[in-house]
Amino acid sequence: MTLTGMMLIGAESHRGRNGEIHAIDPSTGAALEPAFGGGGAAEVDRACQLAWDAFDRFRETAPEDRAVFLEAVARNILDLGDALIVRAMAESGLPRARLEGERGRTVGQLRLFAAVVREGSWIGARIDPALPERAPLPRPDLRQRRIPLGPVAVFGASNFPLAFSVAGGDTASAFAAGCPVVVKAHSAHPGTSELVGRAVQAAVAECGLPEGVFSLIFGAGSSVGTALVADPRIKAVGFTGSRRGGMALMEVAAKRPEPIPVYAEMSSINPVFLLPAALAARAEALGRGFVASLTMGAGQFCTNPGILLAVDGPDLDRFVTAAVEALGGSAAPTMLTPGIHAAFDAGVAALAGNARVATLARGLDGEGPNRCRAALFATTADAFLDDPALREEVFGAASLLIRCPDLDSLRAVAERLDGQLTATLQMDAADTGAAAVLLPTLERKAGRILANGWPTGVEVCHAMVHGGPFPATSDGRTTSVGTAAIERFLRPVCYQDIPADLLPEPLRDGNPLGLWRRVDGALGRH
Ligand SMILES: NC(=O)C1=CN([C@@H]2O[C@H](COP(=O)(O)OP(=O)(O)OC[C@H]3O[C@@H](n4cnc5c(N)ncnc54)[C@H](O)[C@@H]3O)[C@@H](O)[C@H]2O)C=CC1
Ligand SMILES: O=C(O)CCC(=O)C(=O)O
Repeated sequence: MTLTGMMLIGAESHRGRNGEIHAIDPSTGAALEPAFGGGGAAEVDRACQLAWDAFDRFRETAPEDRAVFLEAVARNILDLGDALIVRAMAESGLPRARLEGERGRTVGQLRLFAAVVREGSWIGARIDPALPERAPLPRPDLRQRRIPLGPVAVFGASNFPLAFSVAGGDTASAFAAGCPVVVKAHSAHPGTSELVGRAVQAAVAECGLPEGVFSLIFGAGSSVGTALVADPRIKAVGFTGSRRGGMALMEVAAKRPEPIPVYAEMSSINPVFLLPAALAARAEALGRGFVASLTMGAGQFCTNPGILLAVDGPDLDRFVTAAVEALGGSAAPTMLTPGIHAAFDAGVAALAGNARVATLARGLDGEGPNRCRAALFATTADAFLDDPALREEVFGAASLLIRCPDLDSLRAVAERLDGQLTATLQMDAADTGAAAVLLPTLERKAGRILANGWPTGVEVCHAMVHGGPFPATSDGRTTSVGTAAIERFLRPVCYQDIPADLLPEPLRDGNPLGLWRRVDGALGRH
C-alpha cells in the first residue's frame, strides 16, 4: 500500500492544509517521505460529526457483528504484511523482532476483545423483577445494562507504534464497548498510522458499519488534540504519553461545559524492592536481571524499573557490582524521537549533576544520533525524601538506587512514592515478613504488584491492571491493558417499568442473547 500522507475522515481520504508533518528516522535523523498534511478545526468537526452520527447504530450492533468487525481489523493489519513492519522500523528505530511481537500483541488484543464482546458479561445485565405485592410499597420492575459513553478520542503513543496507537488497546476496547473512535495520530509515526488506519477504515466498510465509526487525524502541536478533546460530541479520551500532555488534556476535558473522563497513562518510576534474603541468595543474578529489564527497548516503557530500594550492606554491594558490569557493557540503542532523546539526556544530566546523587555506571556510547546511553545512579533514603526532583520519571534506560539504612527507612521511602503502574518485590521465603509489611503500602501506591519478576512486559489478559493512582494515570480505578479496559467506556442505565417491547435485547425476558445476568441477585445464564 502506498502512503498518501492523507487523513482518514470516515470513508474519505483528506489532505490536511495545516502544515506538514514528516516522520524522522531517528537512527539517521533523516526526514521520511511522504509529507503528512496536518488537520485543523474543520477536520476535527467533520470527524466528530460522523462519529456522533454513527454512534447510535454502532452501539446497537449485535455482539457477533462487533466481534466480526474487531477480527476484520486484526486480519487487515496482518494483510499489510512486511510493509507495516518496515515503515514502523524506519519511523521508530525499534528493531524488527520487537515490532513483529508488537503486531502480534495488537492483533491478539483485537481478537481477545472480539471474544469479550461475544461473551457479553461486560453488558452487566441485572434484573430485579417487580414485586407488586410487596408491603408497605411494591417494587417496580428494574433492569440495568451498560451502554457505551459515545465517541472516544484516542491519542496514539510514541513508544508503541502498534499496540498503543491507532488500533491499539484504547481503540480496541472503545470499539468493543460500542464507541466510535477518532484517533489523533502521533507525529512520530504518521506512516505507520496511515497504514493501520486504512486497515481499520477498510474493516468498517467490509462490515457495513457507518463510516464515522473511525477517523484518523494528523496534527503537529497541540491544537488538533485540544480541539478534539473539547468537541462536545467526544465523550471520553484515551491517552498514553507525557505527564504534561496528559494533564493538559485533563484540563481541557474538565473545563468543557460537559466535562468528560480522560484515561491518561502518564508517568511511573516503578519501584523495585530488593529484600534482604533475596539479595543474600542471588545478588549477582538480580543485578543482571535488573539491567536486562532496564535497558530493554532503550528503557522506553512506562513500566521501566526507574528506582531500586534496598537495605545497604555487602549483599547490595554485590548487586551493584553485577549491575555496573552489565550496564557498562550495554549497547546504546536508538531512541524513538529526537525529543525523547533530548529529554532523556536532560534527565540524566540533572541526576548526574545532583550533589546528593552518585553516578554508578553509564552504558556504551553509540554511533549516530539519538542513542540511549544507559545510566545507573545511587542516592540515600534521606536525599530521596528531601528532593522531589528525584521522584520524577526519566523516560529511557536510567535508574536510581536508594540505599536505605534499614527496613523501616525502606518502608518510609515507599510511603512517600507517588502513584505507580507497578511495584516489584524481589523476595525469598525469609523475606515474607518484610514483604507483608510493605504490601499494604504497595497496594495503595500501585496498580500491579509483582514478586520475583521485572515490571517490563505487560500480559494482555483478563486479570491485568495497567493503571495506578495519579500520576501513573489520571484515574486509578481502571486499566488501559487487558479486557477490563472496556469498563472505561461504559456507563450503567436502569430501565424502570419499561414495556417489554421497548427493552433492549440483553434485558428481555427469556434471555435471547444467552448472557450471564444477575436476576433477583443470582448470577447465571438466565
Ligand atoms: N509514560 C509513558 O508511557 C510515556 C511517557 N512518555 C513521555 O513523554 C515524553 C514525550 O513523548 P511523547 O510520546 O511525544 O508524548 P506527548 O505527551 O508529548 O504527546 C503524546 C500525544 O499527545 C499530544 N499532546 C501532547 N501535549 C498536548 C497538549 N498540551 N494538548 C494537546 N495535545 C497534546 C501530542 O500531540 C501527541 O499526539 C517523553 O519524553 C516521555 O517523557 C512518552 C511515551 C510514553
Ligand atoms: O510494557 C508494556 O507492555 C506496556 C508499557 C506501556 O504501556 C508504555 O510504555 O507506555
